[in-house]
Amino acid sequence: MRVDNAVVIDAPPSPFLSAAARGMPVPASLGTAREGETFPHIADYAFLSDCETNCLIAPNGAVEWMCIPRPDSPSIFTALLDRSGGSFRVGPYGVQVPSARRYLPGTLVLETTWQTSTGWVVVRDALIMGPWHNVAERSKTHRRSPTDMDADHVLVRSIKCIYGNVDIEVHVEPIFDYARVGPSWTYTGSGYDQMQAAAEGQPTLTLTSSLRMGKEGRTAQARSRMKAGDEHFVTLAFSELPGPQTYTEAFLALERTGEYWREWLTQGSFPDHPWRTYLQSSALALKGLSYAPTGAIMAAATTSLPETPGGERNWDYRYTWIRDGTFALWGLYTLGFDREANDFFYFIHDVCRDNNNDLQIMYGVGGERTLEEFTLDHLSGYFDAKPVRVGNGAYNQKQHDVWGALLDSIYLHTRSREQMPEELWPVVKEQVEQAAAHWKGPDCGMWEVRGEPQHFTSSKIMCWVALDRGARLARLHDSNATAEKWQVIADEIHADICANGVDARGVFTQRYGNDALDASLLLAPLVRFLPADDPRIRATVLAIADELTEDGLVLRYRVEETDDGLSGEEGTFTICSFWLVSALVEVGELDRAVQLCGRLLSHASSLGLYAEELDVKTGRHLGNFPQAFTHLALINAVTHVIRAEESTQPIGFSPANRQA
Ligand SMILES: OC[C@H]1O[C@H](O[C@H]2O[C@H](CO)[C@@H](O)[C@H](O)[C@H]2O)[C@H](O)[C@@H](O)[C@@H]1O
Repeated sequence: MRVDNAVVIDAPPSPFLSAAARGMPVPASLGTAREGETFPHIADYAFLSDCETNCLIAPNGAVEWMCIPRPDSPSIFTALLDRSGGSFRVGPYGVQVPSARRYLPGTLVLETTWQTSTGWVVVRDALIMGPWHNVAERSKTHRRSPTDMDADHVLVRSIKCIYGNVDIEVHVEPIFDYARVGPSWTYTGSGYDQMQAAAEGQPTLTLTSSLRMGKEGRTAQARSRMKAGDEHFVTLAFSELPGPQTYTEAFLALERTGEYWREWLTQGSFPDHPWRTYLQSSALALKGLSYAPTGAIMAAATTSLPETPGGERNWDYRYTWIRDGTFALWGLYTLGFDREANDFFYFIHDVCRDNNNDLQIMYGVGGERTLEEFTLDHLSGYFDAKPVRVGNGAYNQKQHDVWGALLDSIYLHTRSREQMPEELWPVVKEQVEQAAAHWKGPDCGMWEVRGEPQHFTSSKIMCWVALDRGARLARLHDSNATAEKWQVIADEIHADICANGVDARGVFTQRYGNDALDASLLLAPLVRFLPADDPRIRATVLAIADELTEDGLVLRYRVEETDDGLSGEEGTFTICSFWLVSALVEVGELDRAVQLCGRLLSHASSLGLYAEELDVKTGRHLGNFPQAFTHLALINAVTHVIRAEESTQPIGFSPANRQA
């Protein structure tokens, strides 16, 4: 069956306009910011990354979120979470809404085109990449092997007037430490072309421009009338590397960065299909969420973008979860990217080696184990959603799916390369034994509930995955006695789940002894717990599709049926909706899967990005952004649909069904 974009996908709403500007009422539940100010929609932010630092840029050209030197460091631009939190705008004076915005194809280089009443101007932005620069002295942060290209630690913004005259403005207001410490600006030379922002104990920022810059309080500003053909640049460097000093250097750095991303994307393989660009945007988002120095992969670039408008479900996702990271590898593998896996596995190897194989569910991107959670009460929060949290209290939770997620990922890696790095064998052994030792106990589940631990069915399924994949890996490792031992336990877990995790109508339930539904059970067919034609799998997928949805989109669980320790509603979880697409394909409901997939793709931001949740009433994205979970599930769902259309042989989410 051929899928026509124009037929299946509803036209997305105009990407640049706020709800009010689109003539839609701004939902009262979103509240209002200070008089006259408002926040952009979450999905209207652009995401830039150099695989070490990232930032979000609002449609009006303002960088409103940026943390340096690491993505989980305190922010220097925080307007995303408080309109007075500081930002860095480049754009025409007096015009806030651009004519068009896109990534240069195949890249994370942003191009924004502006029309004013007198002319047109084009701005290009990127966190630039350059040749590996720690040549004389080894890097202090990089633990993975040096690559050809590396982050330059510079945000480059080029400006070109292409028609008429345009008054351009640059406004740079960094406020260090999550908007708590204002900078002082000083010129570095005798001219107006370079200034530094500094404050005690904070990183130094170097602003360089072909425009004449002035200091006004804690901001650096420039304004100039550009005429057709004029070119300017502004760079913000945040390491000792100076960055481009001229327009030509800035231009070349942007070209080189575009080249880097296109070269990376070329390593993958993408089907010739109308949905190809969604796959490519998702691959770029996942790569942009990786942290090259250690191989970690972040769950999202932000903290505390709310899951409920104005609510308390606000979390810091700038960390690496074993579950999110290994699932992300599944997504990248599906598209033929496998190099990222090595780095992530060596990250896991490092954290296991350094901590006696005691695997936590999440870490800082540098492998930090303690992620103490606290609130930043001086920030208003996005549309007043308080509290703003940093750190994440889930770091020391017991979540029993972690071993299965890791083992499945290692198995996938091993199968695709026909070998497993020998150093990983002790990690495999220890993590399989952990699953064997703990599968009978209660845990917090993959949704990290903050209520009492429960016997979550999906956690036990993932323990089965750990033992099953462990046994397969042991066979590949010629450790046959170990394989047999683990297979016996896998069979025992399987039988226990089938006896206790299924309700009277044959549907897998959220937890033992309770009939609540849970979207995590969509993983059952995807990890090959049972074949897709098993009646219990079909019944579970259809029950979730019909009963755990709001207007067709999937909830993680019903908050009133689940003690998650929190109050308030939450939006539909987009990873779960994409899982449903894959699961529908598995159970043979291709038309339904195609329809849902097309609808979900129609919700992509204009730049192809997704947050964690969708509010079905408003179509707004909710939660942290861009979120790896959503993008990896999109890749799996779209690939499921395309392969099912092309053949009658749907692929599995995991490789277990693709054995030799
Ligand atoms: O629902 C409460 C929990 O919400 C967050 O967890 C969610 O995000 C994680 C990162 O993507 C993901 O691994 C998890 O499955 C999701 O439920 C938050 O991180 C938790 O602290 C919070 O308890």
